[in-house]
Amino acid sequence: MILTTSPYAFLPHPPSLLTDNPQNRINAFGPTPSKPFVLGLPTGSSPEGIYAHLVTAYKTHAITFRNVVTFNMDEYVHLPRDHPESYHSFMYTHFFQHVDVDPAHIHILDGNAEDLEAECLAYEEKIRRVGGIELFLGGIGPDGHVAFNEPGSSLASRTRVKTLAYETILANSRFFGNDLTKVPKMALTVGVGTVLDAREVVVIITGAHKALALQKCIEGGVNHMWTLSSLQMHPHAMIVVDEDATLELQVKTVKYFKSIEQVAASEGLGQALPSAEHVLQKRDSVLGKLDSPKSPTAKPFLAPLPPKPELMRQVTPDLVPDSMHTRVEEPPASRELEGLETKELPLSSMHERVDSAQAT
Ligand SMILES: N[C@@H]1[C@@H](O)[C@H](O)[C@@H](COP(=O)(O)O)O[C@@H]1O
Repeated sequence: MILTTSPYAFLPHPPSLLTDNPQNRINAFGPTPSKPFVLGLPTGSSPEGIYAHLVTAYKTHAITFRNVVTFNMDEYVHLPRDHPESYHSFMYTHFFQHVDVDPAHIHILDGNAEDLEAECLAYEEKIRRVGGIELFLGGIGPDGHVAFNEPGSSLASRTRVKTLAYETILANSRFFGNDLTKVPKMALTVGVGTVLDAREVVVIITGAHKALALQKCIEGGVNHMWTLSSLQMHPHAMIVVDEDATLELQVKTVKYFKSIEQVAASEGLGQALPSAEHVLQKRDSVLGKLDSPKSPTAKPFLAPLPPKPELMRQVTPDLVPDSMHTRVEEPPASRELEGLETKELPLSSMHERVDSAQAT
């Protein structure tokens, strides 16, 4: 099932919808050396299928990564880069070594940098200089963290050093022989704000162990204790889930998302979300038409108002009958009133009036 903040959703959603997503986006974007496609990437078991698909697509010449620039979400602190569980190793094993991405285009935070803070600041700057991230793929932890933005992270956070929550250490201990002491306790991670800045975000959530996180993020409010909930503020986000991940959702929520997929399909809205790039192009074209003086849409929405008639403050003498002149000059009625008004009535005090009223 697909939960989306975009007005489009889809059914049926073949497994290929998710895996095709980055491929279609990159190909439709048509990246060039001067305008590369900037892709944000996650690690974890959730995106493994996507990487396998992209590798196959590359090997069958369905895609090239020559003009793709990548930024990974996170990396452990003080885990050697060549450790099999470092995110550097993960990315090379599952993806980079199989495709034609230029090593100079690959960005992964260095958890062994001498100055970790400087490393994080530089990372943000590199993203900014390349024009921002087009598509951020992501997964979540069972505590609802996106990248390593643990519960309590500022929703405006940027790339920084983060101490891992116990739940995350526990969840990731499976990669370290279930030995909690071997799991790094800190990581470098892009911030929630960094993720939200991407023009499009696609997150994969599978398994019953993430059902509570999904429920909090979808049915709860935007909350820093469930940092994925920040996606509610993103105009172009999609969450792809399996049946198990929906276990904590209300039946009506699941039905609603399924129904919008059905309606979208029956209305022929296609099989894929329009890309953020497509939306921007559309917006530019609409704005261009509005601004163009030749365009029919440039016509004012309402016809211009006719010029206001001058207010006639004085009666035109020629049009006023003689009798009226007389009235205007010496209105008899007002004279009578004048008499009444000038006729002084004795002013009795309030007390006197009250007394006389009581006496009667
Ligand atoms: N820091 C990463 C996250 O970026 C990732 O989303 C999560 C999910 O992992 P998995 O897909 O294996 O559940 O793992 C780690 O915690």
